[in-house]
Amino acid sequence: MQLLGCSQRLAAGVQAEKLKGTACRTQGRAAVALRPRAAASVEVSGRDIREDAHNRANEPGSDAFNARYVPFKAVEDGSASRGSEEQYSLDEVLYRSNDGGLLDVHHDMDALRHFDAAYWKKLFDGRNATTSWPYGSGVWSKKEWVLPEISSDDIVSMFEGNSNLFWAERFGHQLGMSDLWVKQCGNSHTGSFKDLGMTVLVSQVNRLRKIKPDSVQAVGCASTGDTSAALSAYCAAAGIPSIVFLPADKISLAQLVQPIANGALVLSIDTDFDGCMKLIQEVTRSSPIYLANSMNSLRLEGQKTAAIEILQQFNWQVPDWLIIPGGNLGNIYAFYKGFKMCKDLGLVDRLPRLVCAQAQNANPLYLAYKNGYDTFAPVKAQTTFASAIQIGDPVSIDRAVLALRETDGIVEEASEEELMDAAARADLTGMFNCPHTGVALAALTKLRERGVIAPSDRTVVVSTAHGLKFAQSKVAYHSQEIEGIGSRYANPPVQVKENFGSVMDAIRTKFNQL
Ligand SMILES: Cc1ncc(COP(=O)(O)O)c(C=O)c1O
Ligand SMILES: N[C@@H](CCOP(=O)(O)O)C(=O)O
Repeated sequence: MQLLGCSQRLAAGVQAEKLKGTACRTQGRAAVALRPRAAASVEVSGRDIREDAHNRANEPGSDAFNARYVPFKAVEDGSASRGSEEQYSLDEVLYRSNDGGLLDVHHDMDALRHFDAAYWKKLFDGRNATTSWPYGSGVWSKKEWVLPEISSDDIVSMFEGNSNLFWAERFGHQLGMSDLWVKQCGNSHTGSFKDLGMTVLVSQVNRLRKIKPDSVQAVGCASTGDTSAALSAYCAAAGIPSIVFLPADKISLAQLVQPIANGALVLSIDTDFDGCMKLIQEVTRSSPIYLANSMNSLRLEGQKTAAIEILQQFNWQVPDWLIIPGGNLGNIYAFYKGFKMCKDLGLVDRLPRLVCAQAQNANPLYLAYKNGYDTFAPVKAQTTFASAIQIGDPVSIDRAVLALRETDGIVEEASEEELMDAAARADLTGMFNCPHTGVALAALTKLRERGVIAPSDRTVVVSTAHGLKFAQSKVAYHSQEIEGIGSRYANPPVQVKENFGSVMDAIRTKFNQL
């Protein structure tokens, strides 16, 4: 069978020749030559930004930028900013502090403060969505605030970030709101916000494998489907082996095929996410397999850039509210950290109030919030359509509580019916939401109904994954085949016979004025 027409074959042939030529020309060159050619460099105050940063870094009183691991506890009690006694280089392989608590990446804020807010805004804005390596990435455009010491040559990036922030005008009006926005973190390379953190973690692994060749032989994670997709894609891009621990039969088909396609070792384990999380911690403690979950604080350095990006997109105006679905609870802390850095460095003057939205079937943070965070008890997470947040024992509980306390935050929950209805209702205004975004939209609806969020409050809902990853549950909703759920907003397809009358009948039934 002839698949290509003559002109197409000609074009394909020319293209193949061009590629062959490129391959020959690049043979034998240093690896760095294979990086994309940088576009014209961005200028700040009429000077090249590299030169500008270099000159400023060498001005009297300034220090080189650097970041260290410190115990998270030192962030909680404020001692990190005074210089924590316990601190480690980011080139060490470790995930917990001496006392077994979480770690945090602490930046040398005095060095960053050497540059004023106007400088940082102009630098970040100037790099926005360019093609210069690696600054065209929404994450690496903030490199000095992320991993300041990594060489650009070690960075593994797919120019992630720079995701759309759009005005949800029609859905907002339905809720009596004039300033509702959706940040599309799921419109990304692997279809979720995890790309933001994974580019940072895999870049650091790439560096470690060069400077300490035996330290990391593979990278592994436990996952409900999105971390695994991002890990396997970034590892494949860098030629690093990856291993993913998935709870058997608890993730969507689209999520399952992602690590398979990217060549990861996919382990389907007969447990839930919390069980997988325990296992991966055990494995990474006792082998040169590096842990890629958000327990590893490197991940949050990338994820925090979404908060900075939102401020940038609003021309450095702070929204009143930010609503985000929570599972393992790294992301809410990452957003807090991004906003907080902007405030501490004078780019903005306040923080938004954060809302963490949980599925009622996996709601340990909500239960803790209800008792004033006096006690926290893990739960056995039940099945939820928001399968990526079916997590009962979140690793970052302490980080989330800090973020919520510091922002006068709220935790809300959504039942299965509420989350599916909210996603479907918003879809009818042009979105295509995943169930986790449905949880956030349901929380928004409740907070509006109770008058907590006011009509003119600027509110951002973080959409965390692409709806296409969850087509199965959306089809089930619209087919009205989910037991116990009314599918109020279902729009099932109509079967019609192949004749004019039947087609017109179907159209008239739907739009009775025609
Ligand atoms: C699509 C999606 N939304 C939300 C979350 C929650 O993020 P976090 O675990 O950082 O709370 C996850 C992962 O847990 C996710 O995959
Ligand atoms: N939803 C996550 C759960 C694990 O979260 P992590 O951010 O700690 O890696 C997933 O997709 O695996």
